Amino acid sequence: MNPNKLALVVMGVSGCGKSSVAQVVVERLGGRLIEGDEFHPQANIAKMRRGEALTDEDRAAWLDRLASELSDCARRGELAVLACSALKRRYRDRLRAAVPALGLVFLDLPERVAYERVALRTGHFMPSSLVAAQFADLEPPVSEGLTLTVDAMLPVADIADLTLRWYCRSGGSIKS
Ligand SMILES: Nc1ncnc2c1ncn2[C@@H]1O[C@H](COP(=O)(O)OP(=O)(O)OP(=O)(O)O)[C@@H](O)[C@H]1O
Ligand SMILES: O=C(O)[C@H](O)[C@@H](O)[C@H](O)[C@H](O)CO
Repeated sequence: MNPNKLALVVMGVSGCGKSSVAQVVVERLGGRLIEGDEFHPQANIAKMRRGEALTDEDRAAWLDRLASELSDCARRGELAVLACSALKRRYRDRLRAAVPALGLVFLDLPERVAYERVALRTGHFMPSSLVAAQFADLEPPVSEGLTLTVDAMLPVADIADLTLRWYCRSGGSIKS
């Protein structure tokens, strides 16, 4: 395993751009894109679709699955870029426990804009009525190591640029 290869989590509330940013980061850095939403148990998806917010209990098995995906990548020496809300400190601690080093990219977005983005998005299970609950649960990653906070109103390409520069400074490496 390459111990200098950090795993990354692109985190924040629904609509902040996690999937969009993580995809561009993987295109530019290489590694494996892990789309957190694909690992939710069906019961969680059904619950969100009904407009009910997930609880700590609902998220526990999901976080275990994501932690296992991260550790599989780390074992293979492969960079993992995970798009995951990771709203609370204890959720991030669960993910951190799975790998030797985990960088957090926190996409910081005002609630009004998150609401608008989710309301405008089509073909997704997440209703805009749940955005307020996302902000109620959000514990921004202050005083946590290896964290980059980015203004999520910037264009996706600019957020990816900032992420790549920070990743290199933090000991990662760009694919050749
Ligand atoms: N930086 C950005 N500027 C403008 N629009 C953006 C930006 N990032 C994402 N969007 C748009 O906002 C919507 C939500 O983006 P995306 O699905 O990437 O967010 P997400 O955080 O992964 O959301 P969720 O957690 O609900 O899946 C999409 O319509 C996307 O095109
Ligand atoms: O922790 C959570 O409440 C969930 O992960 C949500 O964030 C959704 O999965 C996502 O935002 C919708 O795509």
